[in-house]
Amino acid sequence: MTIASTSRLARPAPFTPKRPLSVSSSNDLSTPSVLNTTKKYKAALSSESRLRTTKAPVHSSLAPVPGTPIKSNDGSRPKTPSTPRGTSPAPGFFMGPGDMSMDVSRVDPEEALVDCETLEAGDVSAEIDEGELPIPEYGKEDKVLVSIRIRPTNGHQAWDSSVPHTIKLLPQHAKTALSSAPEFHFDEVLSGSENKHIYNAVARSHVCAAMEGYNAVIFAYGQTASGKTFTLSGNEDQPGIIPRAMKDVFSHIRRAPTREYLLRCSYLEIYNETIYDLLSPPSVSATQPVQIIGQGVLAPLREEVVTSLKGVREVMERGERHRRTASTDWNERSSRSHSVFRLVIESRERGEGKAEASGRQTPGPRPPTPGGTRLQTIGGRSVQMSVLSLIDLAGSEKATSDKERTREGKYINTSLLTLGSVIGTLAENAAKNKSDHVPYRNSKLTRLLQPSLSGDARISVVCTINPDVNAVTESTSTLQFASRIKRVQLNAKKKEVVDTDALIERYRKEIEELKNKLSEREAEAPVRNRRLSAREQIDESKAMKDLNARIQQLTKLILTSQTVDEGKGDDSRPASPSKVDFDMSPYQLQQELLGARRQLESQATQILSLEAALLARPELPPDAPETEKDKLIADQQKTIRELEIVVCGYEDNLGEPLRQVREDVEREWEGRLAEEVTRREGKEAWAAELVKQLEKEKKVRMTLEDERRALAAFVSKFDSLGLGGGNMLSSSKPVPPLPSSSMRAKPTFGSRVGNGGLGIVIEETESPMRIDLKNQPSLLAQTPEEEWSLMDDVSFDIEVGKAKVGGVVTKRAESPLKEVLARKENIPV
Ligand SMILES: Nc1ncnc2c1ncn2[C@@H]1O[C@H](COP(=O)(O)OP(=O)(O)OP(=O)(O)O)[C@@H](O)[C@H]1O
Repeated sequence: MTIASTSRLARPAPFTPKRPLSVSSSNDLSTPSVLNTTKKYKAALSSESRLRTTKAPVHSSLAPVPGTPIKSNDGSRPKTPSTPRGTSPAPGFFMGPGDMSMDVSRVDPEEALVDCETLEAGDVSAEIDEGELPIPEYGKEDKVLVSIRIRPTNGHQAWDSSVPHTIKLLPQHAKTALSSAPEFHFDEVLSGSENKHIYNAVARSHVCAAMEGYNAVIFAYGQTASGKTFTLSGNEDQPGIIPRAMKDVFSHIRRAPTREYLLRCSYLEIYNETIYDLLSPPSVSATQPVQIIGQGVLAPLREEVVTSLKGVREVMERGERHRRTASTDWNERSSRSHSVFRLVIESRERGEGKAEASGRQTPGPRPPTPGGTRLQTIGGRSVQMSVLSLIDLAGSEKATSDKERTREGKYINTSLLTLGSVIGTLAENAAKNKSDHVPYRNSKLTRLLQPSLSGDARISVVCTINPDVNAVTESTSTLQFASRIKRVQLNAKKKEVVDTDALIERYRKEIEELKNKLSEREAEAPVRNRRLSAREQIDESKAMKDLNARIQQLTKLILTSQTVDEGKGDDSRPASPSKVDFDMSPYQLQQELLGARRQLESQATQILSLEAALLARPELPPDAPETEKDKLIADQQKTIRELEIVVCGYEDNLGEPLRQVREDVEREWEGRLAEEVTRREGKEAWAAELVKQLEKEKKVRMTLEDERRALAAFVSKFDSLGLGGGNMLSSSKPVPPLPSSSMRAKPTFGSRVGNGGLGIVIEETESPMRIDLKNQPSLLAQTPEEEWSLMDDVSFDIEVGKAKVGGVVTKRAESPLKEVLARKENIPV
């Protein structure tokens, strides 16, 4: 189907099919909306909490301070109506086959466009339109906008926020009387229960930035029950940032009569380190968790096209029903997961049915292309694309009395800690101009936020704190996180997809004109040259050369643009390596790296050519008419814009992914190297220990050898004195084996032989002393070298001090054997 005329009068025609398509479009504001039927944008309330929210006014429904769990009256903890994913979906909960048309993969984006004429009155924020509030400038800085929201408390306040932009701990609550009470400064320090001024102060500038083509992220951080969900989602009386932002989106569309928009939503949660799609049926999302397959690219993720505020609400309501909340010791409806609501905004200038003129056909429904644009660039109209992410983080918390909640709490705390360390590293890098490795990959939350935290988005953080005295530690930690994130450097750029067809057409035209000029000049050259001086002739030939160079440059540019165009596939943007799967093998990663480098070179050439083209632009004489000057300025601005887009594309598509690939390869090899070093060190230590043991063994054996000789001498002397029996001298008994490792476990003789002992006992009848010791081989020679290694320790048992000789007990206190062995066994001589 082709796009019909988009002129104002004929406008309704192309978009008439849109309303019936929309599951959400309605003029009927009296229809109870999601906001009208539930207090919060969370899962359906349990009966107890519904009772509580309807009876209690907003101010009195404050949750108790974490750290001081207030149990219910009967002493038991509050009931835990945990909300597992959509076990009993409400009627109409899933889209029927007819409604499925709003799933982005089944919708022709060109038919679901929204613009100022198709908006309904109820879609637009009356507050903003009537009030004409100025948009704060915060979002335009390259810093994170950090605000603190202090929730009301029924207890004693520990913080003073009377000075604007400042929050200070009251001195009496400082850790010690000596330490000074901490004081923090932020962009905003807000309090109270009104959500309107919170939205205007912390979110509005970022929503506007998203509508202008910048990625924007708004998230709430803080301890459990400090008011994150209240700030983001709010309730019926006080709609929070998300509903107000959605209204603002439609207000913005109404204020931009020259543009048309395609809006698509997705909603996901990170629960226990798994990402679930809150918009797909629970059975599907449970079995197919969402994967992060590249720089912020998520799949499978259901995206739904929305054309009205009611549509957005319905999508959110459906997602909220799937979200996991449960009652904890501190919050009756605590978020057990981090939730991310994403609105992808695509827009382009409204045109007058140029689709046919450019030869492009509206392609009809296309397969989902995660991360890519769905609008077509038509007839010179480039497509601007941005993502607005609204994130409600789960709150940090202490262990609770419930096992399941504690397990969830561990995951929550770990991912928040990782977020803290990522922010810490980014802040350090920014402060010290370093590029230390940022541990994005340590949690799903930080991986998801990676593109934004690396500077690709404008970020606003609302840190919620409970000012109660019992929550001072948690609040201080939140404020420290807020201070760190304030130092993170951002560098968000507009995302625009150039209509390469139009660009090429422009280049072709210019080439034609230049060629005509060149041939005219060449034809006139013979006549003209006769009139010109030598110097003028040189100038003339230089001008002709320049013309030629410009033609060549443009020809090259056409080629480059076409190459980029061919590689772009369905995404209508330069083929980008941003869909690199970083879990690939090092070889595959290297291949990716190579491919990316090639593309980098091609884009670098394109940049050079554009720069050269910019420089080669003819200068206008000072007296040229204003209209010509304006035309030249407009032309140059267009070229500058194109140049910026190419540079942007180069940075976005290649800079970061390239760095990522290199980092991943390096990290993998560094890991392997470290493992190898550790293994080697272990082996070296083992070898050193072995050598030490061997030395020890050697020493013991040498001592024993000395001892054996002394003993032999002693026995012969003993015998020569005629104290031993003659028959004993020439004992024909088999020579008992000398101690060796194998003998240690095998007793040989004598009552004291045992347990690996030497077993030397001088007995009248069977004493081994009677053997011919002189002829015994050396102990050192007896044990082969390799056996030493088997002797982990030499432990000899010996009966020293007494020797029974012919029934007479002889004292042998001065025996060197005793001395040596006593030393070995560490017993006093
Ligand atoms: N500024 C505020 N004004 C009035 N009520 C508030 C405010 N902030 C929080 N509350 C109330 O306090 C309770 C807890 O708030 P909320 O659920 O928003 O906390 P949370 O930080 O999202 O907690 P968790 O991390 O456990 O999900 C709710 O009943 C909420 O209405």
